[in-house]
Amino acid sequence: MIKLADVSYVRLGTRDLEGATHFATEYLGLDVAERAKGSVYFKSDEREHTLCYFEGDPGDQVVCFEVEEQFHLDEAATQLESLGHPVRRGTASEAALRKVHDFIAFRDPTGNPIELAWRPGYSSRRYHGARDAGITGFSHVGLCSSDLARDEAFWTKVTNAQVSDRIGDAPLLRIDEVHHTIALFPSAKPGIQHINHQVETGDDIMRSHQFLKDRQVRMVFGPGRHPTSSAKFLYFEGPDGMVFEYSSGVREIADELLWRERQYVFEPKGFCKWGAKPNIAEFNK
Ligand SMILES: CC(C)c1ccc(C(=O)O)c(O)c1O
Ligand SMILES: [Fe+2]
Repeated sequence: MIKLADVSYVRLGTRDLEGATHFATEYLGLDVAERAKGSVYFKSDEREHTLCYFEGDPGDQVVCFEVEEQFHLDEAATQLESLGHPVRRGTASEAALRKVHDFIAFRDPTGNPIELAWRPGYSSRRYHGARDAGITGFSHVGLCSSDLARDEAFWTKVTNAQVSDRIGDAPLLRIDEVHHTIALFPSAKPGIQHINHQVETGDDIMRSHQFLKDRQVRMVFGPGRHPTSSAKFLYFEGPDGMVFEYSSGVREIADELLWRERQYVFEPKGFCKWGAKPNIAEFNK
């Protein structure tokens, strides 16, 4: 079993690095950690970086999870290969580009590019966003799934992920006490469906709603409140159609033995207890 310790970073290709950088700093509220040739790294918490935009195909979207020990990478590679997922070991220069000591890369059953990294860099420099969005850190990803049951089985049998709740057949998966770190989302094609940053308060959500709306950023869902994690939320569209979520007040599952996963409907009321309606393509099929 592969023990995922945390979600580490996402890497997103873009044809407009300057535009993506402007959005990430001035709108989303991230902090430029480093500008390199063809890529920009962003901080959202105590880590060296949690998002990297690089010049490339916007369809190139990678999510990385941290593992605790280097030998976990070898064990994971053996297990994944035996299950028919080809694994590639990162080179030293690729690891340096990701600011990690070592990593492997593979695809999940839907075809989402996944990396597992050992010793991602932490920074002595405090995160402070260019815009005060109240961000406390990068927290979870929504991952597209072309077969929810198959992908739930993959994440829960091959890794330590466990189902916290389900919306329809879409599971919210936790790898630690945080309600979820991976949200599987039904979709015909692979990709990252959304990228979540936690913000300090509900006021931060409402302030950002006004700020982004005033600047014609496309709102996708909310402000609202998830019945599942009980977090207040706002989803909006960033560069290349990527959806970003702010949420505040995500539930923690302190005592796993007392937790039983709950079933919600795959309808707006299963996603929001305030009555907000999502403007997300997959909902309207
Ligand atoms: C996959 C979606 C839209 C979703 C559903 C529920 C929560 C939550 O309970 O916090 C999310 O964060 C989501 O992104
Ligand atoms: Fe989310």
